[in-house]
Amino acid sequence: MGKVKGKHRLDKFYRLAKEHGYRSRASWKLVQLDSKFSFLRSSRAVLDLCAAPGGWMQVAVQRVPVGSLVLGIDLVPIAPIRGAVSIEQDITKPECRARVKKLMGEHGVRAFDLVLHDGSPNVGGAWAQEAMSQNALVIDAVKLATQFLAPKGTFVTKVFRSQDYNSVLYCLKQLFEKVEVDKPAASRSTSAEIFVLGLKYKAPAKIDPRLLDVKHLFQGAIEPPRKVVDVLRGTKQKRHRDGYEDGETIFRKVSSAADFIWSESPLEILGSVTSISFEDPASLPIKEHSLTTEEVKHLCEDLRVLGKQDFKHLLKWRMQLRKALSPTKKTDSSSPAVGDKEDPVDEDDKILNEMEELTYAMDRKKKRQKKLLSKRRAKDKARKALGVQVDVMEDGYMDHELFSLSSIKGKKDLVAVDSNELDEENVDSRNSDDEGTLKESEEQSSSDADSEEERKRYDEKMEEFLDEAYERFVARKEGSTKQRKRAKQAYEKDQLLEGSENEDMIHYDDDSDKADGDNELNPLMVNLDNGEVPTQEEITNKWFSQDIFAEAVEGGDLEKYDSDDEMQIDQRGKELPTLAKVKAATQVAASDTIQASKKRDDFEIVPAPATDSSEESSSDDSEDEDIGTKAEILACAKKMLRKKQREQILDDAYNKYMFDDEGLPEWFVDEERKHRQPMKPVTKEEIAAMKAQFKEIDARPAKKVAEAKARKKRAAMRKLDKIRKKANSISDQTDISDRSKGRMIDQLYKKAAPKKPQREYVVAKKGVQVKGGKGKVVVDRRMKKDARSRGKGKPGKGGLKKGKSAKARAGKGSGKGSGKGSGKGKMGNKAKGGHA
Ligand SMILES: C[S@@+](CC[C@H](N)C(=O)[O-])C[C@H]1O[C@@H](n2cnc3c(N)ncnc32)[C@H](O)[C@@H]1O
Repeated sequence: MGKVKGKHRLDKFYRLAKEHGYRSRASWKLVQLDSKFSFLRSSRAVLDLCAAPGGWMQVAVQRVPVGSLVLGIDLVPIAPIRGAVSIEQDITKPECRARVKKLMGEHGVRAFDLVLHDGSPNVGGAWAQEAMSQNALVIDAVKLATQFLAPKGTFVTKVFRSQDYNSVLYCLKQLFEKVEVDKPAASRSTSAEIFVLGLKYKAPAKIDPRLLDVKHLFQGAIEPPRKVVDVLRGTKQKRHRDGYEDGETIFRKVSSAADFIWSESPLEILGSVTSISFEDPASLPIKEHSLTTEEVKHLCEDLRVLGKQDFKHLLKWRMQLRKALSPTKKTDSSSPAVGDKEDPVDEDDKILNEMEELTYAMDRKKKRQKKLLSKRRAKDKARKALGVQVDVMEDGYMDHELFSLSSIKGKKDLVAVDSNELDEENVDSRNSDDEGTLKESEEQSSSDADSEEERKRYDEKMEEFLDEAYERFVARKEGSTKQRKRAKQAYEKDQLLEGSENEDMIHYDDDSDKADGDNELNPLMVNLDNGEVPTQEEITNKWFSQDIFAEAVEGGDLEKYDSDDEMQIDQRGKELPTLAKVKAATQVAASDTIQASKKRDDFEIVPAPATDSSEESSSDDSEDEDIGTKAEILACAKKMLRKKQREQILDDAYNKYMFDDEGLPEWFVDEERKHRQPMKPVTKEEIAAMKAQFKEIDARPAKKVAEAKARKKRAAMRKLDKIRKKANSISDQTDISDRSKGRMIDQLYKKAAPKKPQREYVVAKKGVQVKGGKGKVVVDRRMKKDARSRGKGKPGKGGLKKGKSAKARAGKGSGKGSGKGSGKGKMGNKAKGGHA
């Protein structure tokens, strides 16, 4: 790398290049271009024009397939690079072409898949002159490319954004199927360079020589009518890092600085010219003015690549200059622009202020929305990582009112819901909180993508919530013993407090009515009580008038219930609820209905989310029960894994309880039930141990699991990286053939691949429990013998197999003589070999 001074030393890419051992910071430009367009990995022959000191060659060697040719050419010598060839040549000269051809023959290359060009002519002088010779050099590179590039090949070149830029583009578009323009991040924004890629070379049989003739190509054509671009308010004005847009012409249109400063329509000038010049005499005082900084001059050079901020900067500069120069200008009669208007400076101020306000408000709004969204995402992520279920009721994801029919007070609301008015109102009210300098429609469109995503998420949450709510509803409908008990307690309590509560309820109703202030009834709600509270008897009768009871009575089911007995026991010793109890339960249910009808004028069919602690405790209880049963089953199953215990359990299962005897005397059944319960095959301790195991599993935080997984992944990546490096170093070696390189790399990757668990075959022995385990396969003796006899029956097989079966026979013999155990053990091993 040459000498680097001043601020360039602090440059990120300069430092990165040093760190990675690249010879120039330009290497990063190729790295970034290749990352975007991936042209190196498929190139088996690369020609790098103007390659010194060799940064691009280094990158190419790293990224092309092993054994590819990378040939670098430059006016100055290039220090040798492993895996690349370099020559000293002028790419504009015909000798260069001959040298390249010769080298291609030596390396057995018929054409290059990729031609790179990062040339900068070593000419000093005016910028325009430099830009022109740069682009002329590009055309020389294109010429070479047309001679050496394979069909469908790629050409990458550096171009200066100047008046010839579009001519270069035009030329490349004739030769390539697709032309892409890019300015990689490593290319300084202050630099006029830009990179153009010609993709899929058309390889035409004949090329019009004028296309590659610089004089002809750069001489220009007829200027088409220019359109005025609204640089501030029209379409989004971005910095054109990709160069001029399609359809923009190469022609320059220059306005004098004086015209721009004193014009009544500065925006029109900015939108219609390509540069502002200071060369004419009227502009000289402007050029020399202290307000005209180097930056301003630089901006004025090429307006087509400026962004909104740059235009704002120019407008500010114009305004300040007008202020500074206006007394002199006013006296100047040759300027028609100033005197006409009463206060043009004020007018500009207004435009600028308005513009500023607009931009700030827009930025603020965008930032706020982004922040909100990222906050929500972070929260979701954290919850997911901790394994906590996302509570849709939080964070405003869920509006409680949304599912409440009572929020619809009247027909008006219903109509509003129907026509989505409610939604719009919500949006409007939310929007009205935000600063209102911008029109809502504009904001809406800018954040469309975000809101779309949000809506999707909202829908998903809603779905989840509805599923949960439905499950809760089903659980509640089915009811548990505990719930019934609670209902009974509530009923008893209610009986006691009936009188006083009734009064309270009436007050409550009054209040709510007042609060609503709307006597119109919700059209979705039907008042079932007609203003009258039904009596207990009425409700009981209503309940028993349901079809299901009629059927039961018809089928004689209700005869089972004896009103005199406190408790009935069925033939299997199970408790039967008495009719009195059924009625009591029904009354409890009925009292619940009364409660509901008392508490409200109307009732909602939509179940309210379970939030009270009693309900939570009930779900906890049922969960406990579940865990208890699960623990018992698993403890039992664990025991059954052992043969002896399994047989014991199975034997124990044949007992008197399995016969379901009929006609036993009542006292006997009662005694049996009280004093003779079937014994469980597992002890309390075993169940407790299983429960403890569950708890331990539950306590394991999801985060830890995720961390462990990430650790594993990181380790695998590190391993892969190491192998990749090793493979690279193998491929860099010049003294090994490509084939053996390939084999070595293959072996490297094979070694690194996760190993399959090895199988071990174990012979099952009669009456002896064989310990299975990870990777162990239990085979039976018959199978082993069959395998061995199959081996015997094939005499032509390899000696190794023969030897093995002989050994197996020997093992059997010795087993007979010297002890059963050892003989069998050996056989087991042989079977393993034979099987494998
Ligand atoms: C910016 S440097 C190239 C840097 C290179 N891509 C790298 O990554 O190291 C431009 C090179 O173009 C070379 N050059 C300029 N005109 C040339 C020509 N006519 N023939 C060959 N090389 C030329 C210069 O000698 C200079 O080394």
